[in-house]
This record gives sequence, C-alpha cells and structure tokens, in this order.
Amino acid sequence: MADPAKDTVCVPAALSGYQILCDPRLNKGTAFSDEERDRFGLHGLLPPNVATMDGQIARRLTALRSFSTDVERYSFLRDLQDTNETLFYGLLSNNVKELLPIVYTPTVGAGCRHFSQLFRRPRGVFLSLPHRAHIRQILANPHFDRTEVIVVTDGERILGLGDQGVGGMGIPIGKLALYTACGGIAPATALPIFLDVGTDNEYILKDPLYVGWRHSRVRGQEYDDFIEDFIAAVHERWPHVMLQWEDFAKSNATRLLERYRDRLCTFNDDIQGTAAVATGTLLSAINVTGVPLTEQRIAVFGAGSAGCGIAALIMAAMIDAGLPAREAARRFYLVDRDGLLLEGMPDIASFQRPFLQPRDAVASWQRSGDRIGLLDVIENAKPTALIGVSAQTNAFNETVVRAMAAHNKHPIIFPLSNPVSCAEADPADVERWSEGRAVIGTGSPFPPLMRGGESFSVDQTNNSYIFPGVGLGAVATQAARITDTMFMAAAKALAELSPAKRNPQANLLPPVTALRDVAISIAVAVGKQAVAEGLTSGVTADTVEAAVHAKMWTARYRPYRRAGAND
Ligand SMILES: NC(=O)C1=CN([C@@H]2O[C@H](COP(=O)(O)OP(=O)(O)OC[C@H]3O[C@@H](n4cnc5c(N)ncnc54)[C@H](O)[C@@H]3O)[C@@H](O)[C@H]2O)C=CC1
Ligand SMILES: CC(=O)C(=O)O
Ligand SMILES: [Mg+2]
Repeated sequence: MADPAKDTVCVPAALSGYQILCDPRLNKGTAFSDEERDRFGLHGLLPPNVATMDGQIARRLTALRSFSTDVERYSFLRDLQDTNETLFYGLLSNNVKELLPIVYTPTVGAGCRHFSQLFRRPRGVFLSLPHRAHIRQILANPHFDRTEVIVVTDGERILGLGDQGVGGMGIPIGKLALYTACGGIAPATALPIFLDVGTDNEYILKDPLYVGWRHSRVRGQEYDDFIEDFIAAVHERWPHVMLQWEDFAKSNATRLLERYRDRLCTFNDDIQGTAAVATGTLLSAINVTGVPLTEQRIAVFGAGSAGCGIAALIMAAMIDAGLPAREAARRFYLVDRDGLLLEGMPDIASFQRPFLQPRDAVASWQRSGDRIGLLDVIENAKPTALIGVSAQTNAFNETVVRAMAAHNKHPIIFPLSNPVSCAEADPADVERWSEGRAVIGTGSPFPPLMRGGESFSVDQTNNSYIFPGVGLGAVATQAARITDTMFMAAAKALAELSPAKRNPQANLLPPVTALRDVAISIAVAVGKQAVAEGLTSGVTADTVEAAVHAKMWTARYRPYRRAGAND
C-alpha cells in the first residue's frame, strides 16, 4: 500500500502563497483544498469554490474545443503546461487520442514554426554557443536538480520541416510530454534542452520576433567542441542521466551517437527509436501477409538517419531469424536522391555502407533512366515492403503503389515521414490504389479508413510507441548504456502486443490510448535486456517489473505541507 506520508509534497518554507500559484510544478489552481489555502495564505488569491481535478479537466477541455485551429489548441496546452503541469498531464492522459495530434505530430510541427510568436514562459534549457563558457553554471540551477531524462536537439532537422532554429525546442518539449503521459516519467525529472548554434533558415533569421541566436549555423570543429562541452557538463552534473538525441541533421545524428553512446546512457530516437517501431510493426505485418521475415525484401525511400537505422535493425532481426548476414544485406534496397544506393557511388556515408547493392546484382535490371529510381527498384526487385522516411510529400504516388500491389498480395507500405504535410502518401490513396490489400502504417495520425463497410484506424507507426518505454526501462533499472539489442527487445515486445497476432484482420499496433501499457511492456523488456547485458545496478531480472512500476508518476494532486511542519 502507498505510504501516505511519502505521497505528501513538501513545500519550501520560503515560498509565499502567490509564488506557489506561479510555480507550474506546485500549482493546483482552484483545486487547492481549504486546509491548504489556510496553510499557504491562498484565500483571496483564488475564487472560493474548491474544484476537483476532474472538474478542472472538463473546463479546460471545453475551452480547448472552442478554438478554431490546432495551433491555438497547441498554444493553449503549452500555456497550461507552463502554469499547472499536473492538470496538463491529467488532461493529456485522459484524452490521448484527441490531444496527441496537438502536443505531438502533426501540430507540434506548426508549434515549432511559430515558436517565437507563441513564446510566453521559459521551459527547459537554452544553451547558445555565445554562452559556451557558462554551460556548467546554467545547468547548476537548482530547478534542474532532479533531472533524470534529457531530450536535446539543435533544431536542424525538425520532423520533415528542416532547420527551424530555436523553434526546434518544441520537439524536446513534445517528446518529454509523451515521456510523462505515456512513460510515467515525473515531469520534474524531465528536461528539454536546446543547443542554439544558429540557423540557416533565412526566413526565420529575418523574423523580427525570432527569439533564438541570430546567426548562421555554426558547423565543423566549433560545433563539435560545443557538443563536447555540453556532454561533459551534463555527465558531470547528472552522471546517471538518460539523454535522447532528437532531430539532428543527417550529417550529425549518427556521428554524435557513435561518439557518445559508450560514454553515457544515450540513444538517438530518429535512428534507434524509429528502427524499433518499424521493425516491431513489420514483424506484426507478417501476421497479415504471411511472408516470413527471412523472405522479405525491403525498399527504403530516404537513406538518411531513420532509413539506415530501420534497415540495420530489420537486418539484425533477419540474421537472428537465421538468414546468413551476406544474404540479409542483399535484401535491402535503399533509395536516396541519386537513386538506389550502389557500390562505388560517390558521397556514401559510413552508415549507408552496409546496404549498398553490388553493381552486378542490378546489371540486368530494366530501368527508366540513368539512375535507378524507386519504381525501377519495385519493378525489378519486387520488394515485399516499402518504407518512406524521405520527407517527400506524395513520393508514393499511384504508379508506385500500384506497382507494389501488382507484385504482392499484401504489400507492406509505410509512409513514415512527419508531419502529415511531408508524408510519402495519404493512407486513403494507398488503400484505394492497392484495392484494399496494402498493409499500411504512417508516421503521423490520419483519419480512419473504411474497410468492409467498417471504420479501420490507421496504425501510427511512430517512435512514440518506443521511446517512452525505452526511457522508462533505462531509468528504472539505472542502465549505464542503451544498446541496439535493447532496441531489438523493444521491437519484439511491441510485436508481441500486436492485435494482428491474434486476428490478422485487426490492427498492427495497439491503439494510441494504450501507449502507457505499451510503455510498461517495453520498459520491462528493455530493463531485462539491460540486466542480461550487465548494464544495471540494484535490479535483477525478477525485480525489473516492480522497479518499472515504482518509477511511474501519475497526474493527480498530492496533499501539500510546509517543509519543517509536522502536521
Ligand atoms: N515515423 C517516425 O517515427 C519517424 C519519422 N521520421 C521522419 O522521417 C523523415 C526523415 O528523417 P531522417 O531520416 O532523420 O532525415 P534525414 O535527413 O537523415 O534523411 C532523409 C533522407 O531522405 C533523402 N531524400 C530527400 N529527398 C529525396 C528524394 N527526392 N528521393 C529520395 N531520397 C530523398 C535525403 O537525401 C536523406 O538521405 C522525416 O520526415 C521525419 O519526420 C523520422 C524519425 C521517426
Ligand atoms: C517522430 C520523429 O521523431 C520524427 O519525425 O522526427
Ligand atoms: Mg524525431
């Protein structure tokens, strides 16, 4: 049973009633009880009626629904988060299906674009390059004492929207909202960080309201030194913190992950989280298509951070399933701006190398031009699955989808790019062009499809199914590192939860309303894998589940007492 004394919040003696109302971590608004109003001098600062959290949620929901645009709803929710965090999470957790598309993709993309216009109150940490010498001092702020999870970006590749400068801070804020709502990470332990190294986005540089550092993006050694100083300071301040890299550009994402993955507990969500959700969803799709993993051929459109991460984890799963490594490598067709990635091509990045097709393997292919385009790949290699992570709107057009459908009874088609405006296809079109045979997953939410006269929800194949659980598992077990095998455990745990496992007509993924349960299952699987790899302290395989549950925070008002008071 919960110990009521431990569940009480201790309010620092120095804080006045007004300060408590202005602190988003402490504020309960009209829900402060009469005893608390006596104790903290809140009478008169609030209207007299004492509200319940349910009543407050109902009021906020009515207000939220009265707005005419999603950006207004986003702004309203961000305001609530910055004035009463507990209520924000109560509202979000009770209304995940309705509010996830606001705090996360697609609306968070607009939130990033309008960040400077919408900016009201501070949240998280802004570290700008001109203040490089003060990183330690900034992080030393006692407000950040309880930090356990960091999401950091430099804003250069925000969803498929490109360089958003300081507006990119909307992404760590949104990701951490899901960490709390879905992964049970206490909000006071979650810290969004923006590394401001400038921006090359001319439009926002000219915006008089821009709140970021008005400077072109700093690159090269100066950038690397700044990141190094940042990581050293983070490690010194919070030696056990878990740090998630988010929305870094292709030129930095893998490089930084490789540099730091053995120095602290860290992962890149776009590479590894996306890989796990794509692999888990593909494993689930096998229940529908009946084509075993070892017989799959995978076309990936967009051979960047996400594309290569996805290919690497699916390849590892194929090898696990018994396919020889050389054979597994030949099953991947990665298509980028210059067409299919081939041996001997110039400007190949190190992370693309494992997936180059040999020239002789394609020598006899019929092709429509000099380069081997996506359609050439589909017509010649006849992939069983097509995954889009290119941010190229409508790249999966009617010809592409019809070609996939011509070669497969049930083509797997995952347009994963975000937000909606960057998706490679609209699932309604994929459904129509494939005559209802495609197995579809999208990165952002889309309206349901009609199948057999019934509404069928589109599986949101987004790393939000993975990172809250990975983070929770890592933090609950105090894992020293996060490994690729932990992501494989996450992918397999997700596939185990697939409704299609029991009924091939059903969805590939559990609904977004089940994200908290998904996070628990993934956290337990990831935690056990961390234990098996000797990366944890103080837990065993038998105690992982209890550790995960013990770590989880829920949005409810706890009773308050003054520090030092013995009531
Ligand atoms: N559903 C999900 O959970 C996730 C979705 N994404 C989405 O995937 C997209 C890409 O993300 P990253 O891989 O991190 O970016 P990235 O910039 O590393 O990779 C994108 C790749 O697409 C290529 N590309 C651009 N135009 C192309 C064209 N016309 N034809 C073929 N290739 C083209 C680029 O050259 C690059 O290699 C973004 O829209 C992002 O929102 C990323 C992570 C998770
Ligand atoms: C979902 C995500 O991480 C992205 O689109 O970048
Ligand atoms: Mg991302």
